[in-house]
Amino acid sequence: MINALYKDEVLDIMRTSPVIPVIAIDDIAHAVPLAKALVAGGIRVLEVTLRTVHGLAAIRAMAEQVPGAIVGVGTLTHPDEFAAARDAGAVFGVSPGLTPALIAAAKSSGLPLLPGVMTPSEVMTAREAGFRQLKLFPAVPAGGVGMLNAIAGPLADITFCPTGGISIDTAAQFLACKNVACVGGSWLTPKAALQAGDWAQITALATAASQLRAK
Ligand SMILES: O=C(O)C(=O)C[C@H](O)[C@H](O)COP(=O)(O)O
Repeated sequence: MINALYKDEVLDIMRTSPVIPVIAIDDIAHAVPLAKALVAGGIRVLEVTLRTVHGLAAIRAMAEQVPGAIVGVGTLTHPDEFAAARDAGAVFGVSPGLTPALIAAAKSSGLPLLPGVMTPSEVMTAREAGFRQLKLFPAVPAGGVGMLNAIAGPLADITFCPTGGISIDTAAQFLACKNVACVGGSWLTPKAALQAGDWAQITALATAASQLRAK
């Protein structure tokens, strides 16, 4: 069981703060000041996606240079990315979906994984593989709060991090669901603020996010 391997690491990470920012780094020089700005606002768990070429370098820079940051890797879609991200300093991983190859890579790398699911059958497949903490992705197109509440009946032992289409205005509705520990979103890192180096704005967005109700 992967849960046994990870113990409660993924759940602990999900409970650290109510929002996990989904980060895409277009300029490696942004990595450290961005992470510092988020941590200053009380958001310590950071998901750095592999959507851009700077993903692994950004993970390494944040993990080495930003005290208090809990840096993870996002957009894991290929098995060989697990060990590379772990070696760069990632302490958890997030994937938009789950495949047998990703399950094997999670096990062999030891990187705690929050896998993405979108349907009840996918939840059940992930649970059979040992995962009880899942990312509902894309959360709003998948049915949002209504979907989460409906799933809570038959699949009550699963805890979700819904991600995709959530904002500061809707996050509280998701966090009120009994099967939600945190939400993910890109709204804490607007591209315009990064390009302008407006770290104060990032800290303000993080502060507002960290004050949402945590569990
Ligand atoms: O890159 C990945 O691995 C993803 O899973 C996608 C992100 O989680 C969503 O893009 C975040 O959604 P928004 O907050 O609506 O922007």
